[in-house]
Amino acid sequence: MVTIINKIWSFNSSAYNIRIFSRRSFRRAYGTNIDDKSIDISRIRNFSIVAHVDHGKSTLADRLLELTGVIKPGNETSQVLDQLQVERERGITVKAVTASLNYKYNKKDYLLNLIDTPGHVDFSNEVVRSVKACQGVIFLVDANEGVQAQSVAVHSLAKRNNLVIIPTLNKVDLPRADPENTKAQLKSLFNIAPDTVLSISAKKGWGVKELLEAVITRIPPPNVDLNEHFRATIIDTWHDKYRGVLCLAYIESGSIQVGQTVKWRSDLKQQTLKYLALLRPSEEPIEKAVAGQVVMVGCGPKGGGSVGDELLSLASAETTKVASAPTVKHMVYAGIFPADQSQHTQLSDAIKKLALNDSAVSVSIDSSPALGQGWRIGFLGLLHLDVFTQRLLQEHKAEAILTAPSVPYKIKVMGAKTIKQFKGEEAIITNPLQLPDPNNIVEYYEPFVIGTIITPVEYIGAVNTLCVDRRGTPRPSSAVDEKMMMLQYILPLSEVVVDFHDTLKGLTSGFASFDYQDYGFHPSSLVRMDILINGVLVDELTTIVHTSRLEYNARNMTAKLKEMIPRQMVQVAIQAVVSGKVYSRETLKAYRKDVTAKLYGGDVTRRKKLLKQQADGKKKMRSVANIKIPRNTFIDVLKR
Ligand SMILES: Nc1nc2c(ncn2[C@@H]2O[C@H](COP(=O)(O)OP(=O)(O)OP(=O)(O)O)[C@@H](O)[C@H]2O)c(=O)[nH]1
Repeated sequence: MVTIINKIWSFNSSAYNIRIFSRRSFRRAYGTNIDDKSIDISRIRNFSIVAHVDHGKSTLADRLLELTGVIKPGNETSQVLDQLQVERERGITVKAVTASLNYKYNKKDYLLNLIDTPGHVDFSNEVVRSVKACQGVIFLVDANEGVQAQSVAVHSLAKRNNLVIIPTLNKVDLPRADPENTKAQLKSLFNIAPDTVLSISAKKGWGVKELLEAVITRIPPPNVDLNEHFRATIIDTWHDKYRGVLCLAYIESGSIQVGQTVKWRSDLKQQTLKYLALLRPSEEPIEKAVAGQVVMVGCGPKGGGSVGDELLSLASAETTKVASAPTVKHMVYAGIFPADQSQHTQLSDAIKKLALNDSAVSVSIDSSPALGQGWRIGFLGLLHLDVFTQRLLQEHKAEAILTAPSVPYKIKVMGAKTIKQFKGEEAIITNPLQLPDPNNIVEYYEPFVIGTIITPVEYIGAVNTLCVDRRGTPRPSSAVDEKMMMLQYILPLSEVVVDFHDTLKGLTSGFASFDYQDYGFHPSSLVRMDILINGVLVDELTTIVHTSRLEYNARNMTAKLKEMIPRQMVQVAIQAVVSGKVYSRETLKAYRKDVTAKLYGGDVTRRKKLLKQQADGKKKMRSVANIKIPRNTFIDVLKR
């Protein structure tokens, strides 16, 4: 089984090929002495590159690696930091990756920790985590496309975290690039002074040296204290076959050495620090690290570590356990089931390992009469879901069946104590099957988002129609420049997650960009819609529907089921029902499929083979009221 870590290792040097980093070479790396606690923090810079998707972050990272001698120049398209197969295939960054770079400026050695972050909204938690270890960001904007929806989001993230922002225009080599207009956009939207904006071509390497020097001169060193007790925050984790959990840690105070006993903040468990390395981005073992650095740490095969947890020195005064789980709000949930129940253990193992590397997912046990034992997984969005399943297959060789995604809802219940699964008055429902009797529900709440759309002015009408159709409420809009508008809508998440982005792109010939941020749960008129097959309730097909969509969804669902369920020996009635009232009904006429019809003569073995195939096929069916329904129906029917 190829694990994720094998992927990382194929790049991060080999587990068997660790070069012991001597004190001398450490000194050479820093130009300082490691023993005197005087590693010059004033010469450390932790920074990240943030931008809208495809504005050139990974390409710029490559140029920075070249400039600092990590890779050889000349390969314009290497994208060294995009290590995962899925990243290379899709051309997107999914994981934030770190590279510690050395650079000489004004005859002094600097240690620059670069964190390459994903651009897509579904991976924004990776961006949020990376900026926690940074003091500044390179805010990259494509001079050809101008400011896009996600530029707005990452800029406000950097502002919220009080980071120094280095505004930078990229792709100025393109003939249609319009740096002056893009600078004017930056001024009007973010009040960025045009004379502070740098211009580069990451592809050609133009202006990259000046940018790297701006990182040194404009971004402050980390504000940390070497003399305090050791404390480090975990910003990423992954699994190594031989060395257990490895973590990327930002040292907030003090210093740490290999062999030192440390404790985890989450459970106060004591462990010995076994691995300590710089990621350049290939691993370079070191003996000691100090406050301000971003390093890889590991406590051996039985070692712990999860994102958001803290590693502390024993002397630290912390004696209380603290939950380490970072608050991630999941936007969509889907069931994941093994293609065959015999693969349950393998899939379980793969999900565990992948979830360690992708801390944004939430995993809980799920089961379904049709699909067997499986998991309900929370994701940040549909691309995240897609990438997760692709990584399961590519990195863990685990094939999974995925149910249609749904968003979480909140309900307020009456007599909570009498309903088994409810502890309090309010509950988050991640699976429609968790809904109690509607008579017990006092109020339904639906998750909403604030959607930001940047679109050419000629498409405003079409965008507005789309948003209103998706139950959106407009907020004040603002002009980006003469040709582009920034529109904002409050939208129900359920209307956004499935195909909003694609529809928007289609309507605007690909020119509009979209990003969203959480707007919390708000009361909504929702109902639970059940599907009955010959009068019997099919649990897996229960959905939560907005009342304005009820008639449409009921008709759509029954019509689709009629198409998907094979005709049977008896007539099949398919009904969509809400609180006992039938909203739509379809009837499937009786029919018997004779699989041996095409056979002439008496070839017994052939006839037996066909009947066996038919019987095997039936095993993959879920039987409801003696009606056989193919497993795929449960997945396909819920797709839009
Ligand atoms: N002409 C030109 N193309 C560039 C430049 N910088 C990046 N590109 C191209 O733009 C595309 C996107 O670049 P990436 O570096 O993958 O962008 P990214 O921001 O890392 O993308 P995500 O990881 O998906 O967010 C690639 O085809 C690059 O070759 C540039 O300065 N000039």
